[in-house]
Amino acid sequence: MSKGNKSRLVKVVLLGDGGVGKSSLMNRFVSNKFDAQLYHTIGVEFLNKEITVGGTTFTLQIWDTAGQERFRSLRTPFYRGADCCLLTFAVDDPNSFKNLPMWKSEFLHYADVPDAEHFPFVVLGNKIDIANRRVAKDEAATWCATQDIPFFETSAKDATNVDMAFYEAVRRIIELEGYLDSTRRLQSDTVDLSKQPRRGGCC
Ligand SMILES: Nc1nc2c(ncn2[C@@H]2O[C@H](COP(=O)(O)OP(=O)(O)OP(=O)(O)O)[C@@H](O)[C@H]2O)c(=O)[nH]1
Repeated sequence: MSKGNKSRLVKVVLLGDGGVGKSSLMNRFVSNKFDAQLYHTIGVEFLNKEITVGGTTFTLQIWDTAGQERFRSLRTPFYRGADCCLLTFAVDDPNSFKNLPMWKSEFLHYADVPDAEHFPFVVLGNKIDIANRRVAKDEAATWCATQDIPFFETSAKDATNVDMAFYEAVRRIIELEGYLDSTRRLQSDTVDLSKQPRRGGCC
């Protein structure tokens, strides 16, 4: 995360199977628009949006990646430097849900983050406006709980929970920063007893 005078730039990467609605979620969040006839993304695209969380202004740089397998080598170089990753599936597509662990691993492998255990992810179960959903909310929520990842059911089509999910991404980034700060403070406060001058004893 880079710190500027006016706003802080944070990089958010959207991952998930082809067709789950990543581009649509980004367009809904950034431009408040929905297109029912979107083409598959080729490679990656990004858009910026400024938001304020906890009195701080953030510029979210949202990277929308191509979910289709054949674009893997085009998307993975863009994972580096990410501050948060949004793992996306569609509630009418069980395979896209089953693939979440694969997406998480792929991200961690190529992003090369310093602390994989605490890296902020958010899961989005998209297309909840569709009547015949095939992934139960409980099932997805349970997996997310085991991973300690916040979960939102969204619809890019009717805008349900889309803002909430992106704001949560920023909150998770802030949380991680606080955790890392306190860990660093703890480490610098730790006294190395082996290097302390000896006290007492005989002259
Ligand atoms: N009903 C419904 N359709 C959606 C929703 N979000 C996206 N779609 C539709 O699903 C299709 C795929 O959406 P995209 O946003 O292109 O999906 P993507 O994940 O970016 O796909 P790739 O670029 O192939 O990775 C499009 O026809 C969208 O209009 C949603 O919330 N509800």
